[in-house]
Amino acid sequence: MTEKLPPSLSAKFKDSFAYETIKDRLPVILAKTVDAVHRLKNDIKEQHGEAGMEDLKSINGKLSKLRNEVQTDKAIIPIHDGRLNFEVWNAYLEKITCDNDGRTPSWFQDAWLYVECYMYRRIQEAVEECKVLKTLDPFQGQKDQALLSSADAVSILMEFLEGILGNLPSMDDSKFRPLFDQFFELDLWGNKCDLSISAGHDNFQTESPIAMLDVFRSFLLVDNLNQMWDDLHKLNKRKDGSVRLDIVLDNAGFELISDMCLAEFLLTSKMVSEVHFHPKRFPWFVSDTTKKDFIWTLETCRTSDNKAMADFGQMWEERLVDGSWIIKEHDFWTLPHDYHDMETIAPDLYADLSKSDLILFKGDLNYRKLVGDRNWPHTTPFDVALRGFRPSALCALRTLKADVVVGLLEGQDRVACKHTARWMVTGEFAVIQYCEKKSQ
Ligand SMILES: O=P(O)(O)OC[C@H]1O[C@](O)(CO)[C@@H](O)[C@@H]1O
Ligand SMILES: [Mn+2]
Repeated sequence: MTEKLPPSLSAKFKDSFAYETIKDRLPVILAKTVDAVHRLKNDIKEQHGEAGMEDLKSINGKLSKLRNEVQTDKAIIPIHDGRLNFEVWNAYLEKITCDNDGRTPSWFQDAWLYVECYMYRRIQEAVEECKVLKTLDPFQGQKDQALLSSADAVSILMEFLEGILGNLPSMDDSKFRPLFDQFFELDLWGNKCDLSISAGHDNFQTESPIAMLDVFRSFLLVDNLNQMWDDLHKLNKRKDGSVRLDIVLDNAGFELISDMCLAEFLLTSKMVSEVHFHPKRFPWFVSDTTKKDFIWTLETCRTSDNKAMADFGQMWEERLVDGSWIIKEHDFWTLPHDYHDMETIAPDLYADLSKSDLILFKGDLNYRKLVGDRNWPHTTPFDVALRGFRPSALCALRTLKADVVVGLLEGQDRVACKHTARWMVTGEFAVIQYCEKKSQ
């Protein structure tokens, strides 16, 4: 018997955020990307000469064509760069065509999650097909700027962490627990800062992140920190020092720094013994972290004039060498599949994540993929929406930027809606949703 599931979010629903995104936000992102690439003209000419200029023209031509395809609801076409799992993408396209009784999917008619992921794959295709600009990241400038512009918030957070670090290993639970909550909350609210929600407009962390926590707390719709604390605490006592944390990263800039600070906090306090970070294999949803962004962030910290930033930059580079931090790339994170499909599409990744003690999923897109980007009733239990995806204990730290949410109490949505009708998409509201490890 096939499972009866709610429909996928899609731009075919005209009053949805999917419609607004495909109609307005994606074309703006594409236009801004063309602009950003164009502004690299002089540097590219200097570095690569005429071949670079040819590539630049070719990228921008392809992005402009793509923009037109989005705006005119063209049919989705296969990926032909011969790289980066192009055959998986094309098989996915065929499968949807088949599910549609032979109708090729298009931007406004089919699943939002699929077509939006596909747009970033097409941007990458334009880059892959270059002769000399194959490694260009069209969002690099925006991401780097996002970190530099949030320098004040970054230094406040790092100075705060540096100030308590020495006391952490011997701190008793009554003092430690409030800090545990604070570092998780800081990491959660770091997710307000992505560049695609603002269609590439600045969205940097400029306030003191610690001072903001009290204000933000009333916008937390689900807070499962207690359960997570209990489980991690038990594990920590039981496992004699060996506890693995995985962080499925989201955005570079302030959010990545808040991920790194949380990782440091948990390592120094010996709640965990190793942290595996999962960045994206290629530029994704404008602000998502690639391995290159991760390394650049550490280097930028290490060479900063701010003492705390420089100290942590150096310490974290050493963590990559001693293995307490591990960066793991996997193609699955830049495929269009939701996480219910991971076990079939990427069994190696699923098996690896099963060795983790706790997996943190950062941000909105990860949440959409966890719950399959479907129009679930808001009171659907989180574990029901996961549809069996449970490689280990997992926790979503997500500010709401898309019109899907589960796990709410009856009536919570109505209260939030009174605050703002757009409560699901502004990034003001958030959830910390935890699901324990499946018993064997
Ligand atoms: O960086 P995040 O938190 O995953 O957000 C990504 C953004 O892209 C979207 O997934 C779609 O545009 C939104 O839901 C969200 O605004
Ligand atoms: Mn993102």
